[in-house]
Amino acid sequence: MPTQDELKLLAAKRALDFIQPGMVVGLGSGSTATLFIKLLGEKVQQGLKIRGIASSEDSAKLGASLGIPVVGFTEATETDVTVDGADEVAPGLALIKGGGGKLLREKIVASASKKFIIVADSSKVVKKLGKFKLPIEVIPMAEPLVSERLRALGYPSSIRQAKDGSGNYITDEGNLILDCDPTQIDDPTALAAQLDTMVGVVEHGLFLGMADLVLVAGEDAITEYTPETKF
Ligand SMILES: O=C(CO)[C@H](O)[C@H](O)COP(=O)(O)O
Repeated sequence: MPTQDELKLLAAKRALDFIQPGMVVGLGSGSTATLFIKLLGEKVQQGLKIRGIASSEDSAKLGASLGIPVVGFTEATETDVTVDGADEVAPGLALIKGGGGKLLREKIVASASKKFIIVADSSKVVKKLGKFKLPIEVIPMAEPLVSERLRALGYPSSIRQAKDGSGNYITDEGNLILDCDPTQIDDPTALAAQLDTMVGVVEHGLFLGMADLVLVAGEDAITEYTPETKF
């Protein structure tokens, strides 16, 4: 039986099929997107001409180290294809992202993509979002206010800690992440609307109506999920 990492690699490999010479490619973040960037870097070293727009400092560094010309939105106003990972994928291709803390730039890059492709192993597919805690990026001085507002809505949250034990996790933009536990998200659109209007919230990890295609690697095959796919 393939391991989760092997499945992630299979999905990342399949995403290469969507890359054509001359494209601007959005570079996602997280372990599955990292596998894709490494595979893309190999192709660039073999002569493929593309440019990348990165969704995090980590992905920008990795891409550049592999010879991918990494540009910003001044040089290219959109990506032809963006390939990124996800923490949960639900019907309609509603996503939770931000497990790696990069959700703000990921959403910016996704919003400027002609085609937004998610690569994932089958453990990410769910019928309803919410088992994975929803990451919410907040301005540090507003954190106590946002935490209290979330609590009043019945959604407890905690400030994400850095893996190296150095204290609070700090995003690429210098903000905090609240990992919020709504338990089960019955109405992602309504929750997103509440969060969108909460002052102090910079962005949240609900990516709704953004993904065009999800490549899900399972034991036997890679399945292509579109917004119309029945789960
Ligand atoms: O949203 C993300 C980072 O902010 C990642 O894409 C998401 O957490 C999935 O990561 P992985 O591929 O490591 O499972």
